Amino acid sequence: MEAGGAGEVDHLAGERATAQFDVDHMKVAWAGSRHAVDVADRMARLVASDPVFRKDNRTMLPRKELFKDTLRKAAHAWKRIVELRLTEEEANLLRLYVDQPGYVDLHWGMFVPAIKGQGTEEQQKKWLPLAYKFQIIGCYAQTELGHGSNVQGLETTATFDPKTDEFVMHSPTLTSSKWWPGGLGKASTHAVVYARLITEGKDYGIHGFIVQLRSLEDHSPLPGVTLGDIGGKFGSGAYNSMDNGVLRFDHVRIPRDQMLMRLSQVTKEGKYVHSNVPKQLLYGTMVFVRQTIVADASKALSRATCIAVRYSAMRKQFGPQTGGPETQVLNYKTQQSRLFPLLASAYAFRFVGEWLKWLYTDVTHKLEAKDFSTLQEAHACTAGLKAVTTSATADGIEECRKLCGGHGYLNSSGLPELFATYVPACTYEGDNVVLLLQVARILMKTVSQLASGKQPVGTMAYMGNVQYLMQCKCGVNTAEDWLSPAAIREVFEARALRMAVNCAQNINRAPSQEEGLYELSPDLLEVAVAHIQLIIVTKFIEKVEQDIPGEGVKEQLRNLCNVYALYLVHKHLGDFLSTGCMTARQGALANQQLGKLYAQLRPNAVALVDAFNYTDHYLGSVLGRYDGNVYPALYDEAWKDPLNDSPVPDGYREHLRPLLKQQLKLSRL
Ligand SMILES: CCCCCCCCCCCCCCC/C=C/C(=O)SCCNC(=O)CCNC(=O)[C@H](O)C(C)(C)COP(=O)(O)OP(=O)(O)OC[C@H]1O[C@@H](n2cnc3c(N)ncnc32)[C@H](O)[C@@H]1OP(=O)(O)O
Ligand SMILES: Cc1cc2nc3c(=O)[nH]c(=O)nc-3n(C[C@H](O)[C@H](O)[C@H](O)COP(=O)(O)OP(=O)(O)OC[C@H]3O[C@@H](n4cnc5c(N)ncnc54)[C@H](O)[C@@H]3O)c2cc1C
Repeated sequence: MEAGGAGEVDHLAGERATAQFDVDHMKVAWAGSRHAVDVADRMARLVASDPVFRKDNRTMLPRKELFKDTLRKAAHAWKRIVELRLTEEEANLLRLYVDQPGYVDLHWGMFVPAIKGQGTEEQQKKWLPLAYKFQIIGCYAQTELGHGSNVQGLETTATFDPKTDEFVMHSPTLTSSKWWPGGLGKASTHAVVYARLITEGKDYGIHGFIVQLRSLEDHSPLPGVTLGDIGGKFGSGAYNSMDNGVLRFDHVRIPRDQMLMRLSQVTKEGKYVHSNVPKQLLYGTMVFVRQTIVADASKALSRATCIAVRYSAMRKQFGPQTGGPETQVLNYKTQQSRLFPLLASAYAFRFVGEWLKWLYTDVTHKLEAKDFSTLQEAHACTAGLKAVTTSATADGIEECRKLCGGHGYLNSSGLPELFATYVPACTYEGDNVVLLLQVARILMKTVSQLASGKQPVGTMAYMGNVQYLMQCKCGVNTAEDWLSPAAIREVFEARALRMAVNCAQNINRAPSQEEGLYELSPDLLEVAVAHIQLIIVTKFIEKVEQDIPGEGVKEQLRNLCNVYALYLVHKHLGDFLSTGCMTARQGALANQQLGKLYAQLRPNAVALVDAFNYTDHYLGSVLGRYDGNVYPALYDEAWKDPLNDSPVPDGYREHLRPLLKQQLKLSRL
């Protein structure tokens, strides 16, 4: 846990003393409210103090033991949730701090939302209470061996048989095997299965069905159902705690009322009826989860930066030419220029995640009132933000590992496992490239409608300012001018719009729209990234403009916001220059200002990661310990490796001894 207990020494106390802001209030700004800080703190401590939830040995467990450990933790967590009568908010946080991917994530994160979003009221009444009490365990079975990104290309069939009032679920080919769903391999009793609905001889495309897979008596697969785990995955520990599964159906029958019928129905006679709603609502569960993944990105990146900042503050290498103590590696400007943008990104993703949650809730209310006007905005924002934040977070975790030097490569640093667990977020819930191309298509459509005078709305409203943004000139003359939110906003808007318009013009020159979209898809990706980065920067600026209590808190957030924006200017300078949004000199001034901001951030760095309020248990890193007492912890940790169980290793007699004896004989010749 944190320092302050009897006998504990805070090796980072000097760092904490230089902070120029109220850390306690920063915790509130980060978590969203005082209440959020308190609940999270209580749940984190509850988990950290419970021996069942220990995870320091996780990367050393063989797969079977790891999976059993996950089952044990999930069951224990549920027991605690019931015993302590935890609220939904508390229960979610408790699961978060248990910090071990498992079937429960898919049960609560996708199975339940799919039924809520696509089931009729009657279906919800029947299935949700069972799911809420864990009388059934569910997963989300969409992806197949042959198709993941292309949902419309799925092959599993659900053919209606009016004679028995049932659907017949079938996997007609090997490639139609469901492949990847988490929780499917070993734990789930039920799944929401996506399959092609066929009735009266006609294929009506993809629909969702609730299908029982395993017996509720002995957990064995039901007749006609083939089930298994798809095998070990990248890294030690990490996502291997999850039973991602394979599923095949051999003409499995389910009652008609297990088709999720909120959006469309099949009557007893086999007639297909589609409600008057957009068919994309079928993708609603993915939109919901993409939104939660953005919030998770800030958690993962803040963990990595917390480890790297604390370790960089205690680690020393080299010293002044004149002698004297060695330098903390955090004082090296190169370390700062690699690490501080990641710290700023963690804050940026936190606030854009908060905004996205608001947007999602707002859109959901509108959908309930049959207003579908914001569906496209919700799709573009969730898809784009999911793609940009997960890619930056995965790269950022790996950068933090390198920032910790050799020790970052040890499992005990926590960083290899964090990376291995996190990196599939770039793929699941929509491959990031596929999602960015969706955003780009919407941007191209918006550009093409500008000429007709149609005013873009929401996060695309800036595109309506086309006359100005296509020709404006950045007014920055000094490095300090880059501290103006208006200046920053304008260059990001101009860059995004000009890239979109240029790309749209190039597409129009292609023989066909389709060919243009295909040929220019690498450019389209960059257009989408520029637009999404504008959203993140804008939402950070808007956050800083709010009333934020606590001494120095607003100033620190403003500093982080500027670091985030100017780092992006520096990184994507080519975009800003080639679109004529700014000059090379202004680019150099931005970089100059960035250096000054890093210097201002330096004395606050440790306190800024303390504000995440993570326990040592959740961080799971000897390098990121709150007290900074890293070396004894690293040393002790090494001895826990099973390889150190005996001084002479297994295999010595068979493989080392004969070799050494042979060398001895040879040397005697
Ligand atoms: C309480 C919780 C506690 C527990 C905590 C846990 C929290 C969360 C836990 C979860 C952790 C995560 C664990 C990992 C689990 C992973 C699960 C998965 O991976 S599930 C499978 C995910 N699969 C995908 O994401 C597939 C990606 N592919 C697609 O989404 C689609 O195929 C496509 C969008 C790429 C293309 O779709 P298609 O129908 O072919 O459409 P078009 O491209 O032609 O577009 C037509 C039209 O529709 C619009 N559109 C597309 N998608 C949407 C959407 N989602 N919403 C609204 N509109 C959409 C598109 O813009 C086009 O519009 P148009 O106006 O016609 O141009
Ligand atoms: C850890 C993990 C957990 C998962 N959990 C679940 C789950 O619970 N339930 C579930 O149903 N699924 C799950 N999935 C599956 C996941 O949703 C898919 O893997 C994902 O949607 C990507 O699809 P794919 O594997 O078909 O990739 P592909 O689409 O085959 O991608 C391969 C490559 O092709 C590129 N590509 C594909 N299409 C295009 C295009 N149109 N233009 C340009 N490039 C393209 C991609 O960018 C990528 O580089 C999980 C996956 C992982 C890794």
